[in-house]
Amino acid sequence: RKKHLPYPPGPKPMPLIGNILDLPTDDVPSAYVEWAKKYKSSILHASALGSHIVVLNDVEDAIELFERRARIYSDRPEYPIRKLMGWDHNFALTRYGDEWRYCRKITQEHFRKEAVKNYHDVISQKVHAMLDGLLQSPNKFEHHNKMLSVSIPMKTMYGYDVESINDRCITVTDKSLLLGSPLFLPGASLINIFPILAFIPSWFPGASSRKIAAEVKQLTEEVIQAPMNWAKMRMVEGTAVPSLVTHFLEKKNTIGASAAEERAIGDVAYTVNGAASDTTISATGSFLYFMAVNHGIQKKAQREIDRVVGRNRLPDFSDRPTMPYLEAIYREVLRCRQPLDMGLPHCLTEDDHYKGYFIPKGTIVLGNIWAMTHDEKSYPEPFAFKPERFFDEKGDLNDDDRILAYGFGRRGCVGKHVASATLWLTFASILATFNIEKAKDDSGREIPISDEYQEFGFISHKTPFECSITPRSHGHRQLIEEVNLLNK
Ligand code: HEM
Repeated sequence: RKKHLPYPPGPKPMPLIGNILDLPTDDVPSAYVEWAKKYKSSILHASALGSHIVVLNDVEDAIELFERRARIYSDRPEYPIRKLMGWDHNFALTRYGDEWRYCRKITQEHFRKEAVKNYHDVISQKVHAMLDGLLQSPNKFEHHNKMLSVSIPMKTMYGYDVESINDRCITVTDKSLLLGSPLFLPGASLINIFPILAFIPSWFPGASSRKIAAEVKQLTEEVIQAPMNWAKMRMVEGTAVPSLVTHFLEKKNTIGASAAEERAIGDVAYTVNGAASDTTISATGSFLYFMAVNHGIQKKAQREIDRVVGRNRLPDFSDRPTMPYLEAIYREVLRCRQPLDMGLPHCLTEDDHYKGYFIPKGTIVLGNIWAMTHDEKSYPEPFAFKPERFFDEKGDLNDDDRILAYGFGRRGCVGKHVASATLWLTFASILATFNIEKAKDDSGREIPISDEYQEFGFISHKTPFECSITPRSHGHRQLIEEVNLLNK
């Protein structure tokens, strides 16, 4: 009789089209917070054309459903366009099953907390190269941010050093995303929620979209295959450096591996590349923005770094436990602005009931991470950037160390320890060596920075802004130059 329970509250569906016209397409997370107020419920429901969506605005509900009931809440929705574009190779979007399990297991082994230490050298090298970039051309900070975020996965997955922002591995990926994202995400969210819309002719005009999808597929094949082939060549030449792919190829050469296993490794490397870069770009962009507009916080962090690290070396991973304020900045950046503010959609594989509501099999369940991290009860003054909120009365870092930005349960971010290490060292190294301020116009007046963000695909980015990034002293400049000479 559970089926007779009501769906969770939400707008009344219209005949046939259901709630299609009600669904927000702009500033989606805060629109669902408004729904929560209107329908007096943190769990919300909408439906159309036989599909259901449930939005969870409260962290307790997300933990109960995505984690305690992970067995049935760990699928992803089926997007008809995914295969046409070759994006079925991205295991972050793969249905919950053996194929996903195999890829997840490989990444989990490589990216578990202890194993991430193996990546510390590569991360440090690339962060130091970013500092050099900021020294040479500070106004191109977005380029340096992108180089950093792409070059770490390219090195750790294939052993490949990205030389410039115009490297073909970047331009081809960018082109496939630019062409593919609008097909995948019309109106930013509708197709995520109701995949069936992909078959509605007015939205999916057929020939031209299919033509674009075919082009995206070709580009995607190149994004997957070109670096794999490059790594194979280096193996043949005997010049390969350790990476996920070369490790696999060595195993293949010694004990053998099937074509399916090789394809899976290619898919894993491709997925990690995609999953690691834009998210890290978004978080580092937010960090630079928050530092530019919060002078006092920046100075406080620099005082901590000077006290712990001194001015004669750059920060390294061993400093992390001794710099609580920097840790709080890391937490606060990801609390204020999650790269994926609605996470990635989960999908329910069996009928369920929760808190007196019925949630049917096949429902797409979205965790509104932004709503959870802007809940006034847990985070007073939620819109203020305040690292101090992560300290207790005694002045110690509190135990609120679960970063909700990494999502939930079995589909939660498998790269969160790499992401954490990369972001922490980036924030520490930039603050140790540079001052970040608002840019000034010709008459010396500060140029204001808007607080706007824009969505690209699933990911939310700070809108472009100007800021001034200058070395803190001649000594800091020298530190950057010396470390990069050593890295060469
Ligand atoms: C600031 C950086 C990052 C953020 C905020 C982030 C966030 C997320 C989120 C929200 C999800 C979906 C979770 C869910 O469905 O509940 C996810 C999935 C994933 N992330 Fe990350 N991520 C980041 C960096 C990375 C990095 C560096 C890697 C790889 C080294 C990575 C690899 C993945 C993969 C493979 C998945 C798919 C997991 C699956 O479906 O089983 N991410 N991430």
